Amino acid sequence: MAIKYELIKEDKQTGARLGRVTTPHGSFETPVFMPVGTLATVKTMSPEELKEMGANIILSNTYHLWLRPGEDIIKEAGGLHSFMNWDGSILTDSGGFQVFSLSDMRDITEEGVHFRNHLSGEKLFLSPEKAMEIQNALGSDIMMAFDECPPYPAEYDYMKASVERTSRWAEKCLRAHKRPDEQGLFGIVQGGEYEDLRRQSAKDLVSLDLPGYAIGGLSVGEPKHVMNEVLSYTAPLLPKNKPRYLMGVGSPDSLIDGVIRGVDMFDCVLPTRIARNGTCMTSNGRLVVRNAKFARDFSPIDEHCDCYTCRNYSRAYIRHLVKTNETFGFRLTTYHNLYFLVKLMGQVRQAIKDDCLGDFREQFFEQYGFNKP
Ligand SMILES: CNc1nc2cc3c(=O)[nH]c(N)nc3c(CC[C@H]3O[C@@H](OC)[C@H](OC)[C@@H]3OC)c2[nH]1
Repeated sequence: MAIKYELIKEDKQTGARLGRVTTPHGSFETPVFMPVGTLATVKTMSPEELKEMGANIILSNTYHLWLRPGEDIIKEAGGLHSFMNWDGSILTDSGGFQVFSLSDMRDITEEGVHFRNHLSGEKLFLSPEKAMEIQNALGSDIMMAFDECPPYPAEYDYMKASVERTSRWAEKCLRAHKRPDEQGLFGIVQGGEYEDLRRQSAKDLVSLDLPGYAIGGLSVGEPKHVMNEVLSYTAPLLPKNKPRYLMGVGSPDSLIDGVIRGVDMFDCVLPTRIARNGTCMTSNGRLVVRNAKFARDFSPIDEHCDCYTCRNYSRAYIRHLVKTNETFGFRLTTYHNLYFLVKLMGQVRQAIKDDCLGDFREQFFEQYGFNKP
């Protein structure tokens, strides 16, 4: 089997788990935050820097790479690992989400989705089979099933029909799976905020006995308490001996609250996206380094951080680079933000080992300012 999950420890007070996932390109401890590299690069970071900060698995995106440069070119390069010179693990999304989030004109049929290329306007068609063909060409270690991620909120009847179709699409993906020994196919549980539909979706996908499962349809604009409620009853429906991946979630509080409810893997563009407008995550909350008050502040972004950025550069210098739109400034903020989340998950894993995750959450939320009314 391409993907192995080892459950190392279950937290006594919460639903959190300590685990290890192994793929053909190495292994990583969970809970884990996975940097997003949509277009075959984690924007402004080199593979060496990603390894240095402790990232062992990164993400890329089927929809975007299908459009540019085209999966045939990447296949000719020997797959995504050699194309982008990354020898760690790679997870690719199936493209469904981007079709719904990027393309205005789209028509969903039983066979797949007809839509327009968001760059050229040309008509395109993406199906479960095509999504598997593209991910097969990319050679990712973990592939996501082709699903529909309905908008939030969605009517019950629409969501029910969508969940049932997503389950049928998952079966089509499994039938179209060419290399199960080298690539692991994860199903994606949908169902919105309807508990019976979440249960139905999980039941359908678990019956396919896939190597891992994602919880989709969240982080799409719903309030955080809705996400936490859905997670509380959905994560336990998934097999204990397989990884659980919450898609598109990455603010520090959401990561910790997802872990507490039993989630093992997370991805989000937040740290890299806010870095590119000069916003940094620090242990005392967010810091907008372009703010004038930092013009003569020669302290590091975060005094508690030991990353390359915080050991070598000041807020004043990074502010200057960001204000003058110097690329190096965005490399420094990106490195720090990714390091911050990768390190946070290391602290969460340690707290699970030490049976003090609840206390860690309290202390982290207090210091970061999440408890402020
Ligand atoms: C932000 N909130 C959010 N909720 C999401 C829910 C879903 C979902 O239900 N199904 C699918 N298939 N994808 C989802 C995604 C996209 C994640 C990808 O989108 C890309 O980030 C934007 C990245 O591609 C490298 C990532 O790869 C896994 C979500 N993103």
